[in-house]
Parts: sequence; structure tokens; C-alpha cells
Amino acid sequence: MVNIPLLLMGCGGVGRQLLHHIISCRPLHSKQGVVLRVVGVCDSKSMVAVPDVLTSELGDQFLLQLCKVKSSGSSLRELANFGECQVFSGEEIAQKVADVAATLRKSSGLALVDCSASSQTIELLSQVVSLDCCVVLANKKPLTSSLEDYDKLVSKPRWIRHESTVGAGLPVISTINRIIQSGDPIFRIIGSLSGTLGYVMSEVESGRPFSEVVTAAKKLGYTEPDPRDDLSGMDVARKALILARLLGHRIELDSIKIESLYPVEMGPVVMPLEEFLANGLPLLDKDIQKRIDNASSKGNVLRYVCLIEESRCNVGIQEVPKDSALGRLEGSDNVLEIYSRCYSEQPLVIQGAGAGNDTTSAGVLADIIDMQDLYRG
Ligand SMILES: NC(=O)C1=CN([C@@H]2O[C@H](COP(=O)(O)OP(=O)(O)OC[C@H]3O[C@@H](n4cnc5c(N)ncnc54)[C@H](OP(=O)(O)O)[C@@H]3O)[C@@H](O)[C@H]2O)C=CC1
Ligand SMILES: N[C@@H](CC=O)C(=O)O
Repeated sequence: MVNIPLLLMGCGGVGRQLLHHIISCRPLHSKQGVVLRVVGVCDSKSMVAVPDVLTSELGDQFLLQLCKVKSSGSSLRELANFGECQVFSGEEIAQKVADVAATLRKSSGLALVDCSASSQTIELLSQVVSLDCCVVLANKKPLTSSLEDYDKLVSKPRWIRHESTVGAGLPVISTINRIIQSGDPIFRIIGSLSGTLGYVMSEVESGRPFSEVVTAAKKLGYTEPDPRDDLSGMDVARKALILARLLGHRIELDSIKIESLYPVEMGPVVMPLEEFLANGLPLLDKDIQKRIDNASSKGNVLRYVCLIEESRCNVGIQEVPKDSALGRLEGSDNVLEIYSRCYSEQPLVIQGAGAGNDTTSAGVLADIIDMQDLYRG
């Protein structure tokens, strides 16, 4: 049996769904000779961990209770009396994670899984990679920080996986890696890479108000914790940067041209999230509807498009024919067309659900299992 100790950072929509997947896949993994042993879970404030990471694990009943506690908005601290665990908070958390990695590197190894939406995890992730432990990310921020941070993080490419950072569970990163490794140069990627914006555009086309649809996308688990990350185009820009860097382009986030769907005065620095959702969003309804109606009168639809050509990246709204690969997209589906020497006339196309807790956490789980040869337990 391969024993994979796992430490999860972030137990929001994606993190909790990952824990559910881990539990429900136990019989399958057991048949494959793999056991996932969750040794710790943290959120933005607290961490629960087993007292002895070498031998014990947070049991499935404990993990289910943890999901319940977090779904109800309570603190991980509430779990202190539920089972045998230690609770850490504040600065103790990073120290504890580093200690766990240092302890387990000598025996089985560790999978540190980042399902947060924070940029504060970067340093810890790099530290853990440098200890030859595995890192799996759904969080895009560590890969879209400065090139200096990026270089550290990917310095040992075998130890890091991040399939779910682009296209959620779709095989985007692995496909691009295979094309690159085969020596086939990719010169152009074009696509619709936001589940939220895809869903919003196609629902508004069918007559629903923009504000209502954005609120629904948040409830469905498609949006970032603050949906303005999606509506500003920043989330798509991050995905574009991850892909561009994968292709070897040494660029920073601020070199990407980004079109936002809301004005600066509704931005996070000026307007609290609750106020944006309640009062800001409805003010955008008319403008978006007008743009969509205008496109529709010409047989077109609006799509939020990401284009990577050589080292140039642009993300923004485009009017595209309704009867085109981008125009036919519905709901939260993403589509990605990859042009390379082998795929020069007809692109290689990847399409499917591009957001949601289920598909995203499935992508994370597949990454963890895919690295099983690196564990020694
Ligand atoms: N939903 C989707 O379709 C997809 C999501 N992703 C990515 O997955 C990640 C998670 O998304 P989602 O679950 O929706 O987000 P949520 O907001 O639901 O959850 C985020 C979790 O991260 C925790 N957190 C915040 N800061 C830290 C930190 N410094 N250390 C550890 N944990 C922290 C939060 O803690 P607390 O509970 O205390 O607030 C929360 O538990 C995001 O990065 C997102 O971009 C990627 C692809 C698709
Ligand atoms: N908020 C993102 C989630 C996946 O990355 C999206 O809508 O695509």
C-alpha cells in the first residue's frame, strides 16, 4: 500500500468537497493500493492536526464533522472536543505545517494541498517544495505572484501539480505539458476560461438580469470568494498568466491587458463585498443587457475571451458569432483552443465544465493520486 499523508489548507467550497471525495473514493483507492491519510486541515485562522503525524490520521467521522462545522460558518476550534486533535492558531499554523513537512519528508513524504484563495501561502508552499514534499494547488495566486516567487515554487517541477488552477477539473495543464514535452511548439491559445463569466453571459442572453445571475453563480460555487475577482477579469488574467508561464513566457500579471465589467468605484478598496452584491451589482444590469442585445441584433453573442499569442496576453469581452466554438458555449463550460505545429490548421480543443466545487476538487484529487510514485510510505 502507498500511504499518502495529506495536509489541507483551505476548507471552503472546494476544500470541503475534496474531503468528501477522499472519503467516498476510499474503496477505489484501496483497490489501487493507495491510502490517503489526512493529518491536518487549516483555514484562515486555525488548524487542526493529529498529535502524531507519523502514525495517526483525522478519521472520516472527524472530517465529516469538520465539513459540517465549516459549512455552518463556525470555527475549526469547535472540533477540539470532537476527537483526538491539536488546535493551532495565528502564526503557529505556518510553523506547524513546516514541522509536519520536515517530519514526514524523512519517512513517507507529504502532500500539501492549497485550496485557499490566499496569496499568504506562497512562502510556505516554496518551503515545503524545497523539502521534497508534494504540493497540489487549486489556488492560482501562488503561481501568479512575482516571477521570483514562481521560479522558487516550480523549481522542482515533479513535486508540484496544479491542474485545477485552469479549467477546474479539465485536463488543460497536463495536455499542454504533454505537447511541450513532445517538442511541439505552442504559438497560440484562445478560449473562454471563466466558468462564472460563461454562465453569466449565457444566462443574461436568455433574459435573466445580470445581478441575479452573478448571485446565482456565487451560490453554485462558480465564483471566487469575492465575485469581483471574476467580474474584473482578474481571475481569467491569472489563468492566462499560468498558461503563458507554462509556455515559457517570462511575464508578470501587470503586463496583461484586462477588461473589467464594473467601474473602479465599485472595486474592493472602495466598496465592501456585501454592499457591492446588494447595491453595486444591480446598477450594472442595464449596461450589460444593452451590450448583449446589441450583439444579438447582429447574430452575435458576448464572450469573455482569453488570448495568448507568443508572450502577449489579452483578456476581455468579444463579440463572437453565435454559431462559433466560443458562441455555442453554454453554462459554466470552458473551451480552450490550442494551436501548435502539430495542431496548426485545426486546433486541439478542450471543452467542458470549467468551474464548480465538484469538478475542481476532483481535479485536485486526481493530482494527488497521480503523484503516488513520489511517496515512500
Ligand atoms: N470554485 C471553483 O470553481 C474553482 C476554484 N478554484 C480555486 O479554489 C480555491 C478555493 O475556492 P473556494 O473553495 O471556492 O473558496 P472559499 O472562499 O470557499 O474557501 C477558501 C478557504 O481558504 C481558507 N483560507 C483563506 N486564507 C487562508 C490561509 N492563509 N491559509 C489557509 N486557508 C486559508 C478560508 O478560510 P476561512 O474559512 O477561515 O475563511 C476558506 O476555508 C480558490 O483559490 C479558487 O480560485 C480553482 C478552480 C475552480
Ligand atoms: N471563479 C472561477 C473558478 C475556477 O477557476 C471561474 O469562474 O472560472
